Amino acid sequence: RATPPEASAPAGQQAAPAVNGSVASANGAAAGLPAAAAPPPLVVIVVERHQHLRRELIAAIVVSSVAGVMIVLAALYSFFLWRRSRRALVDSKDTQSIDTARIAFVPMLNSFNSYKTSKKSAAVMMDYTSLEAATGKFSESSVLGVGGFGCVYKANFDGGFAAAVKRLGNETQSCQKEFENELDLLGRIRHPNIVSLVGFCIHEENRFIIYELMENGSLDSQLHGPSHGSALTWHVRMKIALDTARDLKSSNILLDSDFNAKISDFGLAVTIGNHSKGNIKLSGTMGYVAPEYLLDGKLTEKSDVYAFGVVLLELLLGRKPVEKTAQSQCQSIVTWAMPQLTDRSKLPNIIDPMIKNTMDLKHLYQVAAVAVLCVQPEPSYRPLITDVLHSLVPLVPMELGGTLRISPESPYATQKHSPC
Ligand SMILES: Nc1ncnc2c1ncn2[C@@H]1O[C@H](COP(=O)(O)OP(=O)(O)OP(=O)(O)O)[C@@H](O)[C@H]1O
Repeated sequence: RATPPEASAPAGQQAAPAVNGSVASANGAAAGLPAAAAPPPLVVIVVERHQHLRRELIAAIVVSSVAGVMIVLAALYSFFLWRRSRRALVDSKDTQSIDTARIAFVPMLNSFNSYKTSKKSAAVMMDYTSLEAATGKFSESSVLGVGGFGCVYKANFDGGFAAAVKRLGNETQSCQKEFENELDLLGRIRHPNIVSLVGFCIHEENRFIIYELMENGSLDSQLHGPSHGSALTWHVRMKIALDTARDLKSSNILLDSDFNAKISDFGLAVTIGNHSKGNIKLSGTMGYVAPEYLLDGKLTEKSDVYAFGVVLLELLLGRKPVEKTAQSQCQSIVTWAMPQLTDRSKLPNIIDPMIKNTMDLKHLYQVAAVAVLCVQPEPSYRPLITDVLHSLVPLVPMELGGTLRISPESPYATQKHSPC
Protein backbone atom coordinates (compact mmCIF):
# COMPACT_ATOMS: atom_id res chain seq x y z
CA ARG A 1 0.00 0.00 0.00
CA ALA A 2 1.21 3.37 -0.62
CA THR A 3 2.34 5.40 2.29
CA PRO A 4 0.28 8.46 2.90
CA PRO A 5 2.13 11.56 1.97
CA GLU A 6 4.48 12.74 4.72
CA ALA A 7 3.63 16.24 4.15
CA SER A 8 -0.07 15.68 4.69
CA ALA A 9 -1.61 18.41 6.61
CA PRO A 10 -2.34 17.59 10.19
CA ALA A 11 -5.91 16.92 11.10
CA GLY A 12 -6.28 20.38 12.54
CA GLN A 13 -5.22 21.86 9.24
CA GLN A 14 -7.86 20.00 7.30
CA ALA A 15 -10.26 22.53 8.53
CA ALA A 16 -7.95 25.10 7.12
CA PRO A 17 -9.61 27.37 4.67
CA ALA A 18 -10.69 25.29 1.76
CA VAL A 19 -11.68 26.91 -1.41
CA ASN A 20 -14.72 25.45 -3.17
CA GLY A 21 -14.25 22.02 -1.57
CA SER A 22 -10.80 21.61 -3.04
CA VAL A 23 -9.41 20.34 0.24
CA ALA A 24 -11.96 17.49 0.40
CA SER A 25 -11.41 16.43 -3.18
CA ALA A 26 -7.66 16.59 -2.76
CA ASN A 27 -7.85 14.29 0.25
CA GLY A 28 -10.15 11.92 -1.52
CA ALA A 29 -7.80 11.74 -4.49
CA ALA A 30 -4.79 11.20 -2.23
CA ALA A 31 -6.33 8.09 -0.73
CA GLY A 32 -6.13 5.82 -3.80
CA LEU A 33 -3.09 7.25 -5.63
CA PRO A 34 0.54 6.01 -5.80
CA ALA A 35 3.24 8.21 -4.18
CA ALA A 36 4.58 9.43 -7.57
CA ALA A 37 1.19 10.72 -8.60
CA ALA A 38 0.46 12.28 -5.26
CA PRO A 39 -1.50 15.53 -5.50
CA PRO A 40 0.34 18.75 -4.58
CA PRO A 41 0.15 19.75 -0.97
CA LEU A 42 -2.93 21.65 0.06
CA VAL A 43 -0.92 24.84 0.91
CA VAL A 44 0.44 24.89 -2.65
CA ILE A 45 -3.06 24.51 -4.05
CA VAL A 46 -4.34 27.30 -1.87
CA VAL A 47 -1.38 29.54 -2.80
CA GLU A 48 -1.84 28.72 -6.48
CA ARG A 49 -5.51 29.40 -6.19
CA HIS A 50 -4.74 32.74 -4.51
CA GLN A 51 -2.27 33.63 -7.26
CA HIS A 52 -4.86 32.72 -9.85
CA LEU A 53 -7.39 34.93 -8.13
CA ARG A 54 -4.86 37.80 -7.90
CA ARG A 55 -4.17 37.52 -11.63
CA GLU A 56 -7.92 37.60 -12.30
CA LEU A 57 -8.27 40.61 -10.03
CA ILE A 58 -5.37 42.47 -11.71
CA ALA A 59 -6.76 41.62 -15.14
CA ALA A 60 -10.16 42.90 -14.08
CA ILE A 61 -8.64 46.10 -12.72
CA VAL A 62 -6.58 46.64 -15.90
CA VAL A 63 -9.56 45.95 -18.15
CA SER A 64 -11.85 48.24 -16.21
CA SER A 65 -9.21 51.01 -16.09
CA VAL A 66 -8.66 50.81 -19.84
CA ALA A 67 -12.42 50.81 -20.38
CA GLY A 68 -12.76 53.84 -18.07
CA VAL A 69 -10.02 55.76 -19.88
CA MET A 70 -11.62 54.92 -23.22
CA ILE A 71 -15.02 56.09 -22.02
CA VAL A 72 -13.49 59.39 -20.83
CA LEU A 73 -11.64 59.82 -24.13
CA ALA A 74 -14.79 59.03 -26.10
CA ALA A 75 -16.72 61.57 -24.02
CA LEU A 76 -14.05 64.23 -24.56
CA TYR A 77 -13.94 63.55 -28.28
CA SER A 78 -17.74 63.80 -28.60
CA PHE A 79 -17.67 67.05 -26.62
CA PHE A 80 -14.97 68.38 -28.95
CA LEU A 81 -17.00 67.39 -32.02
CA TRP A 82 -20.11 68.98 -30.56
CA ARG A 83 -18.25 72.23 -29.79
CA ARG A 84 -16.77 72.34 -33.28
CA SER A 85 -20.07 71.81 -35.01
CA ARG A 86 -21.73 74.39 -32.75
CA ARG A 87 -19.03 76.97 -33.47
CA ALA A 88 -19.35 76.32 -37.18
CA LEU A 89 -23.08 76.88 -36.85
CA VAL A 90 -22.62 80.17 -34.97
CA ASP A 91 -20.02 81.32 -37.51
CA SER A 92 -22.24 80.49 -40.44
CA LYS A 93 -25.12 82.31 -38.75
CA ASP A 94 -22.94 85.38 -38.18
CA THR A 95 -21.63 85.43 -41.71
CA GLN A 96 -25.13 84.96 -42.90
CA SER A 97 -26.38 87.88 -40.83
CA ILE A 98 -23.69 90.24 -42.11
CA ASP A 99 -24.10 89.04 -45.69
CA THR A 100 -27.86 89.18 -45.50
CA ALA A 101 -27.58 92.71 -44.15
CA ARG A 102 -25.96 93.62 -47.42
CA ILE A 103 -28.66 92.22 -49.62
CA ALA A 104 -31.88 92.32 -47.70
CA PHE A 105 -33.10 92.96 -44.20
CA VAL A 106 -31.94 91.21 -41.13
CA PRO A 107 -34.52 90.30 -38.55
CA MET A 108 -33.95 92.80 -35.79
CA LEU A 109 -33.04 91.75 -32.33
CA ASN A 110 -35.31 92.96 -29.63
CA SER A 111 -33.31 95.38 -27.58
CA PHE A 112 -30.07 97.29 -27.42
CA ASN A 113 -28.62 94.78 -25.03
CA SER A 114 -29.33 91.79 -27.21
CA TYR A 115 -26.66 91.70 -29.78
CA LYS A 116 -24.50 89.43 -31.80
CA THR A 117 -20.86 89.79 -32.56
CA SER A 118 -19.00 88.09 -35.31
CA LYS A 119 -15.42 86.90 -35.35
CA LYS A 120 -15.03 88.86 -38.56
CA SER A 121 -16.65 92.04 -37.35
CA ALA A 122 -17.53 93.28 -33.88
CA ALA A 123 -20.55 95.10 -35.33
CA VAL A 124 -23.55 94.95 -33.06
CA MET A 125 -26.96 94.74 -34.63
CA MET A 126 -29.32 97.20 -33.00
CA ASP A 127 -33.02 97.47 -32.80
CA TYR A 128 -34.59 100.38 -34.73
CA THR A 129 -37.11 101.21 -32.00
CA SER A 130 -34.39 101.72 -29.44
CA LEU A 131 -32.52 104.01 -31.88
CA GLU A 132 -35.69 105.97 -32.46
CA ALA A 133 -36.29 106.34 -28.73
CA ALA A 134 -32.68 107.30 -28.02
CA THR A 135 -32.63 110.07 -30.66
CA GLY A 136 -36.09 111.48 -29.89
CA LYS A 137 -37.33 110.07 -33.21
CA PHE A 138 -34.30 111.55 -34.99
CA SER A 139 -35.32 115.03 -33.89
CA GLU A 140 -33.62 118.22 -35.11
CA SER A 141 -32.37 118.91 -31.59
CA SER A 142 -30.36 115.69 -31.51
CA VAL A 143 -28.47 116.43 -34.76
CA LEU A 144 -24.71 116.51 -34.15
CA GLY A 145 -23.74 117.33 -37.70
CA VAL A 146 -24.44 116.68 -41.36
CA GLY A 147 -21.99 114.91 -43.64
CA GLY A 148 -21.89 113.95 -47.27
CA PHE A 149 -23.76 110.72 -46.50
CA GLY A 150 -26.46 111.96 -44.13
CA CYS A 151 -27.19 113.29 -40.67
CA VAL A 152 -25.46 112.27 -37.46
CA TYR A 153 -27.61 112.23 -34.32
CA LYS A 154 -26.84 112.06 -30.64
CA ALA A 155 -28.48 109.02 -29.05
CA ASN A 156 -29.08 108.71 -25.31
CA PHE A 157 -29.87 105.10 -24.48
CA ASP A 158 -31.45 103.80 -21.31
CA GLY A 159 -28.85 103.37 -18.62
CA GLY A 160 -27.02 106.58 -19.50
CA PHE A 161 -25.11 105.23 -22.51
CA ALA A 162 -24.68 107.82 -25.28
CA ALA A 163 -23.57 107.29 -28.88
CA ALA A 164 -23.55 108.99 -32.28
CA VAL A 165 -25.90 107.56 -34.90
CA LYS A 166 -25.20 108.21 -38.57
CA ARG A 167 -28.22 107.74 -40.84
CA LEU A 168 -27.38 106.86 -44.44
CA GLY A 169 -30.03 107.05 -47.11
CA ASN A 170 -30.10 104.05 -49.41
CA GLU A 171 -30.63 105.91 -52.63
CA THR A 172 -27.03 105.87 -53.80
CA GLN A 173 -24.58 103.06 -54.36
CA SER A 174 -21.90 104.90 -52.43
CA CYS A 175 -24.03 104.95 -49.25
CA GLN A 176 -24.42 101.20 -49.41
CA LYS A 177 -20.68 100.89 -50.05
CA GLU A 178 -19.82 103.14 -47.12
CA PHE A 179 -22.14 101.14 -44.90
CA GLU A 180 -20.50 97.87 -45.88
CA ASN A 181 -16.98 99.24 -45.58
CA GLU A 182 -17.58 100.78 -42.19
CA LEU A 183 -18.97 97.54 -40.83
CA ASP A 184 -16.27 95.42 -42.41
CA LEU A 185 -13.29 97.53 -41.48
CA LEU A 186 -14.20 99.56 -38.45
CA GLY A 187 -15.83 96.52 -36.88
CA ARG A 188 -12.49 94.75 -36.85
CA ILE A 189 -10.37 97.69 -35.77
CA ARG A 190 -9.79 98.79 -32.23
CA HIS A 191 -7.37 101.69 -32.16
CA PRO A 192 -7.15 104.56 -29.68
CA ASN A 193 -7.16 107.09 -32.54
CA ILE A 194 -9.91 105.63 -34.66
CA VAL A 195 -13.54 106.22 -33.72
CA SER A 196 -15.02 102.93 -32.50
CA LEU A 197 -17.96 101.28 -34.15
CA VAL A 198 -20.70 100.49 -31.66
CA GLY A 199 -23.23 98.87 -33.97
CA PHE A 200 -25.50 99.07 -36.95
CA CYS A 201 -29.15 98.92 -37.84
CA ILE A 202 -31.15 98.46 -41.03
CA HIS A 203 -34.67 99.79 -41.24
CA GLU A 204 -36.53 99.96 -44.51
CA GLU A 205 -34.39 102.08 -46.88
CA ASN A 206 -32.19 103.41 -44.13
CA ARG A 207 -28.86 102.18 -42.89
CA PHE A 208 -27.62 103.35 -39.50
CA ILE A 209 -24.10 103.22 -38.16
CA ILE A 210 -23.65 103.76 -34.45
CA TYR A 211 -20.31 105.15 -33.29
CA GLU A 212 -18.80 106.03 -29.98
CA LEU A 213 -19.80 109.59 -29.12
CA MET A 214 -17.06 112.20 -29.48
CA GLU A 215 -18.24 114.89 -27.10
CA ASN A 216 -16.22 117.73 -28.60
CA GLY A 217 -17.41 117.15 -32.16
CA SER A 218 -15.13 117.53 -35.12
CA LEU A 219 -11.90 119.47 -35.35
CA ASP A 220 -13.52 121.28 -38.24
CA SER A 221 -16.38 122.53 -36.05
CA GLN A 222 -13.97 123.42 -33.23
CA LEU A 223 -11.71 125.46 -35.53
CA HIS A 224 -14.24 126.95 -37.92
CA GLY A 225 -17.44 126.85 -35.81
CA PRO A 226 -18.73 129.42 -33.32
CA SER A 227 -15.88 128.95 -30.82
CA HIS A 228 -13.25 129.65 -33.53
CA GLY A 229 -10.73 127.30 -31.98
CA SER A 230 -10.75 128.99 -28.56
CA ALA A 231 -10.88 125.61 -26.81
CA LEU A 232 -7.76 124.44 -28.61
CA THR A 233 -4.49 125.60 -27.06
CA TRP A 234 -1.18 125.30 -28.89
CA HIS A 235 -0.33 122.09 -27.01
CA VAL A 236 -3.75 120.57 -27.63
CA ARG A 237 -3.33 121.36 -31.33
CA MET A 238 0.05 119.65 -31.37
CA LYS A 239 -1.46 116.65 -29.62
CA ILE A 240 -4.28 116.50 -32.18
CA ALA A 241 -1.70 116.60 -34.98
CA LEU A 242 0.17 113.75 -33.30
CA ASP A 243 -3.01 111.72 -32.76
CA THR A 244 -4.10 111.96 -36.34
CA ALA A 245 -1.11 111.73 -38.63
CA ARG A 246 -3.12 109.95 -41.36
CA ASP A 247 -5.18 110.67 -44.46
CA LEU A 248 -7.51 113.25 -43.19
CA LYS A 249 -9.64 116.26 -43.19
CA SER A 250 -10.63 118.16 -40.09
CA SER A 251 -14.30 117.11 -40.23
CA ASN A 252 -13.16 113.50 -39.96
CA ILE A 253 -11.08 114.23 -36.88
CA LEU A 254 -13.39 113.95 -33.91
CA LEU A 255 -12.52 115.08 -30.41
CA ASP A 256 -13.64 113.36 -27.23
CA SER A 257 -14.26 115.09 -23.91
CA ASP A 258 -10.49 115.33 -23.24
CA PHE A 259 -9.71 116.47 -26.80
CA ASN A 260 -8.22 113.12 -27.72
CA ALA A 261 -8.50 113.10 -31.51
CA LYS A 262 -9.87 110.12 -33.41
CA ILE A 263 -10.44 109.53 -37.07
CA SER A 264 -13.90 108.75 -38.37
CA ASP A 265 -15.18 107.62 -41.77
CA PHE A 266 -12.50 104.98 -41.87
CA GLY A 267 -14.28 102.82 -44.43
CA LEU A 268 -14.79 105.77 -46.69
CA ALA A 269 -11.17 106.83 -46.36
CA VAL A 270 -10.07 103.41 -47.55
CA THR A 271 -12.34 103.34 -50.60
CA ILE A 272 -11.92 106.93 -51.53
CA GLY A 273 -10.00 105.74 -54.59
CA ASN A 274 -13.33 104.63 -56.05
CA HIS A 275 -14.78 108.11 -55.86
CA SER A 276 -14.84 110.23 -58.91
CA LYS A 277 -13.07 113.57 -58.71
CA GLY A 278 -16.50 115.21 -58.79
CA ASN A 279 -17.59 113.31 -55.70
CA ILE A 280 -14.54 114.36 -53.80
CA LYS A 281 -15.44 117.97 -54.40
CA LEU A 282 -19.01 117.33 -53.32
CA SER A 283 -18.09 115.52 -50.14
CA GLY A 284 -15.98 118.44 -48.99
CA THR A 285 -12.63 116.71 -49.29
CA MET A 286 -11.41 119.39 -51.66
CA GLY A 287 -8.42 121.09 -50.17
CA TYR A 288 -7.00 117.93 -48.61
CA VAL A 289 -6.45 116.00 -51.79
CA ALA A 290 -2.88 115.91 -53.03
CA PRO A 291 -2.26 117.44 -56.47
CA GLU A 292 -1.19 114.09 -57.95
CA TYR A 293 -4.67 112.71 -57.29
CA LEU A 294 -6.28 115.52 -59.22
CA LEU A 295 -3.80 115.01 -62.04
CA ASP A 296 -3.76 111.23 -62.45
CA GLY A 297 -6.19 109.84 -59.85
CA LYS A 298 -3.48 108.14 -57.79
CA LEU A 299 -3.60 108.04 -53.99
CA THR A 300 -0.52 106.85 -52.12
CA GLU A 301 0.87 107.08 -48.61
CA LYS A 302 2.43 110.36 -49.66
CA SER A 303 -1.07 111.67 -50.48
CA ASP A 304 -1.94 110.99 -46.84
CA VAL A 305 1.09 113.03 -45.82
CA TYR A 306 -0.19 115.90 -47.97
CA ALA A 307 -3.64 115.75 -46.32
CA PHE A 308 -1.97 115.68 -42.92
CA GLY A 309 0.04 118.79 -43.88
CA VAL A 310 -3.21 120.59 -44.71
CA VAL A 311 -4.66 119.67 -41.30
CA LEU A 312 -1.47 120.89 -39.65
CA LEU A 313 -1.86 124.21 -41.48
CA GLU A 314 -5.47 124.44 -40.30
CA LEU A 315 -4.30 123.91 -36.72
CA LEU A 316 -1.58 126.54 -37.05
CA LEU A 317 -3.48 129.17 -38.96
CA GLY A 318 -7.09 128.52 -37.94
CA ARG A 319 -8.12 128.87 -41.59
CA LYS A 320 -10.21 126.55 -43.73
CA PRO A 321 -8.39 124.41 -46.29
CA VAL A 322 -10.18 126.25 -49.06
CA GLU A 323 -11.49 129.78 -48.55
CA LYS A 324 -13.41 132.12 -50.79
CA THR A 325 -11.52 135.23 -51.78
CA ALA A 326 -13.05 138.66 -52.31
CA GLN A 327 -13.43 137.97 -56.01
CA SER A 328 -15.54 134.90 -55.03
CA GLN A 329 -12.79 132.61 -56.12
CA CYS A 330 -11.40 129.77 -54.07
CA GLN A 331 -7.95 129.83 -52.61
CA SER A 332 -6.29 126.89 -50.95
CA ILE A 333 -4.61 127.30 -47.61
CA VAL A 334 -1.45 125.83 -49.14
CA THR A 335 -1.14 128.42 -51.90
CA TRP A 336 -1.98 131.24 -49.51
CA ALA A 337 0.33 130.24 -46.69
CA MET A 338 3.37 128.84 -48.44
CA PRO A 339 5.31 132.10 -49.00
CA GLN A 340 4.71 133.24 -45.40
CA LEU A 341 5.44 129.90 -43.77
CA THR A 342 9.01 129.97 -44.95
CA ASP A 343 9.58 133.55 -43.80
CA ARG A 344 10.29 133.63 -40.06
CA SER A 345 9.44 137.32 -39.77
CA LYS A 346 6.01 136.84 -41.33
CA LEU A 347 5.12 133.48 -39.79
CA PRO A 348 4.02 134.72 -36.31
CA ASN A 349 1.60 137.16 -37.99
CA ILE A 350 -0.39 134.52 -39.83
CA ILE A 351 -0.88 132.22 -36.82
CA ASP A 352 -4.46 131.68 -35.60
CA PRO A 353 -5.17 134.70 -33.31
CA MET A 354 -6.52 132.23 -30.73
CA ILE A 355 -3.04 130.82 -30.13
CA LYS A 356 -0.83 133.68 -31.31
CA ASN A 357 2.19 134.22 -29.00
CA THR A 358 1.31 131.26 -26.81
CA MET A 359 4.01 128.94 -28.03
CA ASP A 360 7.75 128.67 -28.02
CA LEU A 361 8.83 130.28 -31.33
CA LYS A 362 11.36 127.53 -31.99
CA HIS A 363 8.51 125.02 -31.83
CA LEU A 364 6.41 127.12 -34.16
CA TYR A 365 9.22 127.25 -36.76
CA GLN A 366 9.64 123.51 -36.47
CA VAL A 367 5.95 122.74 -37.00
CA ALA A 368 5.76 125.20 -39.90
CA ALA A 369 8.75 123.50 -41.51
CA VAL A 370 7.05 120.09 -41.13
CA ALA A 371 3.85 121.46 -42.68
CA VAL A 372 5.78 122.98 -45.60
CA LEU A 373 7.44 119.65 -46.30
CA CYS A 374 4.16 117.71 -46.06
CA VAL A 375 2.41 119.86 -48.67
CA GLN A 376 5.17 119.75 -51.27
CA PRO A 377 3.59 119.29 -54.72
CA GLU A 378 6.11 116.56 -55.56
CA PRO A 379 5.19 113.45 -53.52
CA SER A 380 8.77 112.22 -53.18
CA TYR A 381 9.80 115.48 -51.47
CA ARG A 382 7.27 114.87 -48.69
CA PRO A 383 8.51 113.15 -45.53
CA LEU A 384 7.36 109.74 -44.33
CA ILE A 385 4.51 109.93 -41.83
CA THR A 386 6.73 108.21 -39.25
CA ASP A 387 9.28 111.02 -39.60
CA VAL A 388 6.47 113.52 -39.11
CA LEU A 389 5.43 111.73 -35.94
CA HIS A 390 8.98 111.72 -34.61
CA SER A 391 9.29 115.44 -35.14
CA LEU A 392 5.99 116.17 -33.37
CA VAL A 393 6.40 113.94 -30.29
CA PRO A 394 8.93 116.30 -28.60
CA LEU A 395 6.50 119.22 -28.98
CA VAL A 396 3.63 117.57 -27.11
CA PRO A 397 3.69 117.76 -23.29
CA MET A 398 4.21 114.52 -21.41
CA GLU A 399 0.76 114.69 -19.82
CA LEU A 400 -0.75 114.78 -23.32
CA GLY A 401 1.21 111.78 -24.57
CA GLY A 402 4.34 113.46 -25.94
CA THR A 403 7.82 113.83 -24.47
CA LEU A 404 7.90 117.58 -23.76
CA ARG A 405 8.67 118.42 -20.14
CA ILE A 406 7.26 121.77 -19.12
CA SER A 407 8.54 123.49 -16.02
CA PRO A 408 5.87 125.35 -14.02
CA GLU A 409 7.81 128.60 -14.60
CA SER A 410 7.57 128.26 -18.37
CA PRO A 411 5.42 131.03 -19.88
CA TYR A 412 3.66 128.29 -21.87
CA ALA A 413 3.05 125.94 -18.96
CA THR A 414 -0.46 126.89 -17.92
CA GLN A 415 -1.68 128.71 -20.99
CA LYS A 416 -5.27 128.00 -21.68
CA HIS A 417 -6.27 130.75 -24.04
CA SER A 418 -4.59 133.29 -26.19
CA PRO A 419 -3.72 136.50 -24.34
CA CYS A 420 -5.09 138.35 -27.37
N1 LIG B 1 -18.91 109.93 -33.38
C1 LIG B 1 -19.29 111.19 -33.43
N2 LIG B 1 -19.41 111.89 -32.29
C2 LIG B 1 -19.77 113.18 -32.32
N3 LIG B 1 -20.05 113.87 -33.45
C3 LIG B 1 -19.95 113.23 -34.62
C4 LIG B 1 -19.57 111.86 -34.68
N4 LIG B 1 -19.54 111.48 -35.98
C5 LIG B 1 -19.88 112.56 -36.68
N5 LIG B 1 -20.13 113.62 -35.89
C6 LIG B 1 -20.54 114.99 -36.32
O1 LIG B 1 -21.31 114.90 -37.50
C7 LIG B 1 -20.65 115.60 -38.57
C8 LIG B 1 -20.88 114.85 -39.85
O2 LIG B 1 -20.13 113.65 -39.81
P1 LIG B 1 -19.96 112.72 -41.06
O3 LIG B 1 -18.96 111.69 -40.69
O4 LIG B 1 -21.27 112.25 -41.53
O5 LIG B 1 -19.47 113.62 -42.24
P2 LIG B 1 -18.15 114.44 -42.46
O6 LIG B 1 -17.01 113.61 -42.02
O7 LIG B 1 -18.31 115.78 -41.84
O8 LIG B 1 -18.18 114.64 -44.03
P3 LIG B 1 -18.13 113.53 -45.18
O9 LIG B 1 -19.37 112.75 -45.10
O10 LIG B 1 -18.02 114.34 -46.39
O11 LIG B 1 -16.90 112.71 -44.89
C9 LIG B 1 -19.19 115.68 -38.15
O12 LIG B 1 -18.53 116.75 -38.76
C10 LIG B 1 -19.31 115.83 -36.66
O13 LIG B 1 -19.58 117.18 -36.32
